[in-house]
Amino acid sequence: MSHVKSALTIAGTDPSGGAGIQADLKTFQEREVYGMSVITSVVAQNTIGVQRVIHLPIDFIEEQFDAVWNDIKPNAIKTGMIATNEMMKLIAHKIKDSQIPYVIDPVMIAKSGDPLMEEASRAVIRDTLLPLATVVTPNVPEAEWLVNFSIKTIEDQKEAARVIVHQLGAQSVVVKGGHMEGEAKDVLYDGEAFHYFSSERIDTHHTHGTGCTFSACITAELAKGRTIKESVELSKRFITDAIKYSLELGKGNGPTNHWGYRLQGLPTKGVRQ
Ligand SMILES: Nc1ncnc2c1ncn2[C@@H]1O[C@H](COP(=O)(O)OP(=O)(O)O)[C@@H](O)[C@H]1O
Ligand SMILES: Cc1ncc(COP(=O)(O)O)c(N)n1
Repeated sequence: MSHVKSALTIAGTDPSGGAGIQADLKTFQEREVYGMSVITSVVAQNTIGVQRVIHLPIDFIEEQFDAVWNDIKPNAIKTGMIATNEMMKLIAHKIKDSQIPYVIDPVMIAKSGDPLMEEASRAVIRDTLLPLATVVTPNVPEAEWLVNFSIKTIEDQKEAARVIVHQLGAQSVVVKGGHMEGEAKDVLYDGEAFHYFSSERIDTHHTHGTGCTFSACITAELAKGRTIKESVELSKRFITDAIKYSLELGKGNGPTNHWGYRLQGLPTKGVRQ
């Protein structure tokens, strides 16, 4: 048995490198987990917005999945952008008996406002994939859609978390606080207890791919055998440093810095050359 831990991301691409598959693989690498990927959609996008999306044929998504699965079985899986019903149903079918941790980042709309999932597919992700999730990581707009009420306070984040676990069937959920006001407070609920992970709100527009990076980090830590709580705690630190030391690149919502946590303690100036 190999001691090397591996993780698989099933998602769309970001050729500008900050979100999607590219962000996931960079994060896996930083967390010393062997990264693998199955591409669902090829996206022409950058820090400014999404220019065009091409969905790969469903049988080819399946072939990519089988190529990985029949050779290197991952220790954990995550899904990001899954745009269509067909893709969701395929993935549900492929992973339902896998017995490994599964993290869902229910990507619906990019930071730029461009849709990354067909609106009609939202019910399908809720009904077919969520019940399989070890952890699901909605941002506030995604959580609002899943639970069908608006989220304005920490109590609302908690109520949404309860609904997502007890009514929608996820094992645990992190209702992220990036879209709230004030501190960035994420709420983890595992069906028994609430845990809160907070950071100061960093005043920056460099938030392209934060959700992808955060959920990829959780996946990597679960692959290494950490508990859900440990994985989320560590990932919150990872994403905070990635945002804090974000890179001076791009003309829009710039990328975060996947090696930011290594710079902890260094002055920010040192990385802004
Ligand atoms: N400005 C910010 N300052 C500090 N942390 C942030 C900020 N924006 C987002 N985060 C954190 O980044 C992660 C992703 O958050 P969020 O923006 O809610 O998700 P998404 O990228 O899916 O929209 C969460 O851990 C959140 O708390
Ligand atoms: C392929 C892909 N997946 C996910 C996101 C969301 O990232 P964000 O909302 O942080 O821009 C994205 N822009 N592209």
